[in-house]
Amino acid sequence: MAPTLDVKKVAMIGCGSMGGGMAQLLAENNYHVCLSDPSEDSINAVLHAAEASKIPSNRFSKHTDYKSLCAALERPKVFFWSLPHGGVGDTVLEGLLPFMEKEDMIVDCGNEHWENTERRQGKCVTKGIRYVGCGVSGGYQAARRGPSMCPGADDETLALVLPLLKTIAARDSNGKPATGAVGTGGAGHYCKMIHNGVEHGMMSAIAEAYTLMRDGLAMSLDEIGDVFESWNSKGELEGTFLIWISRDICRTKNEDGQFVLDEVEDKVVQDYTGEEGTGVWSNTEAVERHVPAPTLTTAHYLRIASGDRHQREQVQKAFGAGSGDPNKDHMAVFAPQKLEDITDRAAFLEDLRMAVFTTCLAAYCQGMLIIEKADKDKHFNINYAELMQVWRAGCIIQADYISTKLLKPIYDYCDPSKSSSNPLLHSAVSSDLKRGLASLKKVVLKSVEADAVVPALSATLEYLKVMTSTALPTNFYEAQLDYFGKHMYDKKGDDEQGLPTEGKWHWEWKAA
Ligand SMILES: NC(=O)C1=CN([C@@H]2O[C@H](COP(=O)(O)OP(=O)(O)OC[C@H]3O[C@@H](n4cnc5c(N)ncnc54)[C@H](OP(=O)(O)O)[C@@H]3O)[C@@H](O)[C@H]2O)C=CC1
Ligand SMILES: O=C(CO)[C@H](O)[C@H](O)COP(=O)(O)O
Repeated sequence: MAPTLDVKKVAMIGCGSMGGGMAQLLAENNYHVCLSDPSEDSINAVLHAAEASKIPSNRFSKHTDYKSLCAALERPKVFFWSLPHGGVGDTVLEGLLPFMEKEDMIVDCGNEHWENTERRQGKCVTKGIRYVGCGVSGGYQAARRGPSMCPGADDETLALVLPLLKTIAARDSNGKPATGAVGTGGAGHYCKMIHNGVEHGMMSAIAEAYTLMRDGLAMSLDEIGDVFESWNSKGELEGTFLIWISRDICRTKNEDGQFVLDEVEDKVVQDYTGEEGTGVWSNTEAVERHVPAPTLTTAHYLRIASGDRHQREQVQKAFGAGSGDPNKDHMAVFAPQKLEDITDRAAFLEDLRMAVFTTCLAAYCQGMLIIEKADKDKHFNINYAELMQVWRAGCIIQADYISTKLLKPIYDYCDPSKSSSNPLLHSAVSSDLKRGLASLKKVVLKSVEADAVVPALSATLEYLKVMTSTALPTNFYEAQLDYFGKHMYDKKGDDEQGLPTEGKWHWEWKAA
């Protein structure tokens, strides 16, 4: 008989925003949760919130040291972690190991780097301890209500933990939990990392659309909120979580009746502290695995550039802020302007909707192509259909049309670990991208004229141009490389069937 994980008590180590929510969710599902956190205040905050939700207090216990925590658990001991990435996990593991036994299990729900996950899995396996790298998505609200859970481990461990994850995961419209056996080793954390990369591309596209409506079309926040609501309710952006929260953001007012959004400074700072790594890692992964992901990367660069506002102010001054007539002064500072010649606002908004959709879809495609490449390199043995299910509910990149109409059919019938399932080659995806291209081009053109900041939208336009072209300017680029570095080139018509290989030809452009 297959082993089962029959426990009624679990530990939550790290009781912050996510851990605190998941602890309550577990307790609500009849688990006793042993809470552990360096800060008693954090634990007490969970207990107060649980009391407000009428969760019986005897479903929790507080633990200040690992000995008492481990003594309180049944065998096998199950530890959920919701910790910052990096060294913290190593410290916690070192602290726990003396009290852990064969068959005990760690479910690491942080945004851990997949290589740390695999390193710890290697350490644990020698002691018979199971370590699941489980990406969790949906933010703290979903942690409380039901998040999307993306686990990676060996098959036996996944079979053991999935029933537990299924009880707390978000459910899609068919009642199916947003979790599944994603793959082996660090696959779960790898896919969660790429989820966050895709999230960056989608967030940037929507933020860029917001600025085009606000500054370019001089729309009010109420009007923009209505547009987001309509985008989310039908068509290609239907059921897109980030569009849905954008509607709320446009409508939310503070106690003085002012829009909260208008208080928010124009900078994304969280990548500066190093506390969040997924955005950086997903982009370094793309580059290291030779997968073009400009929608993700450009969105990330926008964050980085925005974060240091002081520098932007200085550069603005150096470029001549307030130095006069922008028509005469070639160093005039860019400033949001109204979009010119928009006679048919409804038609422009429709183009904008399609431009945002195209960018979100391109971000998804780029993310899937990174995962597919890593899967081949690292043998994650990813189950793509299960991964699609993980992203069907509860997560930040939930996008009903993209996942059910476009991607699910591909991954239900195709196993990319055996052959390529490049989504760009699938007719439903390519025809939607083609449909969106004309709108994207119009929006980017208008944005360039109006000095609107649209990095993710324009990077997506360039991506689609480049990916569909067989006449890139890289013949010239290659010639430059050969000129100064004797780096060799292929001649037009040389074999282009296989993987990129070094060229066979050199021209002595100038004798040494
Ligand atoms: N916030 C979000 O939307 C999401 C976050 N994540 C990931 O989930 C993880 C937790 O995030 P989040 O809840 O937002 O972060 P928080 O900072 O709110 O929570 C982290 C918790 O870990 C605790 N902690 C720190 N060091 C230790 C330690 N040595 N032993 C035990 N506990 C420790 C902190 O304690 P202390 O009380 O001292 O601060 C804190 O309570 C991160 O990896 C994050 O990237 C994943 C998805 C969404
Ligand atoms: O994991 C998450 C969502 O999925 C967390 O919200 C995370 O904090 C987002 O950070 P970033 O956008 O920098 O990846």
